[in-house]
Amino acid sequence: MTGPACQARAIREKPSSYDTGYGMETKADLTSEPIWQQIKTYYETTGKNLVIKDLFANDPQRFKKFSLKLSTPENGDILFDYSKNRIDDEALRLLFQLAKDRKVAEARDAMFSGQKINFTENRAVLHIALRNRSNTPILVDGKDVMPDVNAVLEHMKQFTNSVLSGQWRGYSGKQITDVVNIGIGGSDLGPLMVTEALKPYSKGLRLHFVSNIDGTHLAETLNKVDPETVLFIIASKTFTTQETITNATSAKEWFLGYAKDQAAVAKHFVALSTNEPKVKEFGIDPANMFGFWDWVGGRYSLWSAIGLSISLSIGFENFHQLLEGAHYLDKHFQTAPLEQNIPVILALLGIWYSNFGGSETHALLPYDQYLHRFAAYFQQGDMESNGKYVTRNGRVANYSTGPIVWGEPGTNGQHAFYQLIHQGTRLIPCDFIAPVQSHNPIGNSLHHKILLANFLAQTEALAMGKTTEQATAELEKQGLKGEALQKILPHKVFQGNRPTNSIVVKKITPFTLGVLIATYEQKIFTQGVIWDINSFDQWGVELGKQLAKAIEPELQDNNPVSTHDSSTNGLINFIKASR
Ligand SMILES: O=P(O)(O)OC[C@H]1O[C@@](O)(CO)[C@@H](O)[C@@H]1O
Repeated sequence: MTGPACQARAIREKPSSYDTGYGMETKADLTSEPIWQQIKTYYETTGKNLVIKDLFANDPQRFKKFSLKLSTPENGDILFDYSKNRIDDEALRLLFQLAKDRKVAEARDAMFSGQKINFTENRAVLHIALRNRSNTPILVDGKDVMPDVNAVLEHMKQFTNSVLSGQWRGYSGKQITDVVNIGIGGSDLGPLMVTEALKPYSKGLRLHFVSNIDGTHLAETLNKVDPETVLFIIASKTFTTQETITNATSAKEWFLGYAKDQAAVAKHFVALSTNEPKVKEFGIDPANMFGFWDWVGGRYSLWSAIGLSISLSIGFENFHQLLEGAHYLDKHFQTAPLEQNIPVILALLGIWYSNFGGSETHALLPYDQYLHRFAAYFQQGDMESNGKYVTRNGRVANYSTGPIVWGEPGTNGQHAFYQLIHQGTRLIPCDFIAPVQSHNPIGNSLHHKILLANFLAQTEALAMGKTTEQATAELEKQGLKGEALQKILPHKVFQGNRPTNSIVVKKITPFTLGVLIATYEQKIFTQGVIWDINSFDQWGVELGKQLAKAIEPELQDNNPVSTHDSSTNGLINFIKASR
């Protein structure tokens, strides 16, 4: 036997006795857990037949029972409404028991205490320390990490204030006007999403983000900036990512074409990394380096020095508010009982639909144009964390793990893909996010009222649908009858019963954005624990890089190749012949 089946057998035989980093015994296979079978039975006998519309009709208190409110210190209440789901008390009771049996709370405490739960890289997972504004000691290898965290924050603050005040000058004595963040993945997506989401807080610098190795990305950006007034941020945890180092090198060459003097680099290039030797090798002075640590995962790094472009965009105080918001949610995650724990509830609902309801994706639908990169950010956050098929004890999972995450802001999505959500054949759980207040209340808030009306209408329509009787009455009112009515009628019926969560904040502020991001981070963590996967490594991104390194030299000349499968050979040779 060869191929995947053989590989799967090989993986399955791996001993399951090695430490998986939680300091607990390795878990049994998820589907062999008694509680899993209980949930499966309940779903098959009752759960799959639950009708949201009937659940509301039978319980006038449903909204009250299945919604939670967080009262933030200065940013108003945050409402989390999960009542428009296909769940009842028994389903939730079973799901909370699953979280208990899979030791979610213990794993959470292990993460927060600095245990090396990222066991394939032997690392702690401590993005929570980056925003630990309570400064409670968090030890890694016996050393409290908080003094170092605070030292980097202080460096970020000083640098931000120096640039924004005009004290920091370029090589010709001019103030900085533009910042170009060169990074990819977690060194790009977080800063980009947050600076877009918090544009109303901009202090005036123009932010640009270059990530793709496609020369277009850098070329288009360099056309917009002035070498005398641009600051390049080279953001890379490893400082070895080919796209980033190539883009950074080209940017430096472009810059020196104008500045001429190598000494000018120090005024226009800073680095964000864990790898000081590589930063020095590139030619950036360590004094211009903002460090972080291997226990910061790339997709969880916007709270670290990787967030420097955020700080430069909105000011350090607002960046600090972002940290405060995330810390506020972390404390909720650490202290709230599982039954009132928002990230845990989101995680369990996701498991209810994906592992029992057969859903494959999860939609994030922010009704706020500034949040237009929110879903894209969590494509990495969720899919690079939980897109795994091997469990912590080295076996191939016989159940679904991470969902496909996607989404666009409302109301645009309504004119693109909501047809499928409403009347498609697939179960697509959707999270709607909406601010009560807009940063742009133009037209006496007419626009925002229409936006909110659409947000509210969509979750109602998805839940309640439109019956045959309702559709018939509407068509008759339009004058249709008989055959003509019967022809169109089936297409006008909405099954409804499409589950949604609604998260409503007072306004998208640095604090509330921090709460939202941390909420989804902790949801992802919780699902990873229940699925018993390591949510914090990303070996799956390595094979493509390795093969690209082998193919790149083959593209240097036009000699035909035959070292690959016939498709790859054919593609390479076509490209060579077409140049
Ligand atoms: O920050 P860096 O080390 O340049 O990595 C960039 C991105 O590359 C990865 O795909 C890992 O290789 C993401 O996990 C990471 O955020």
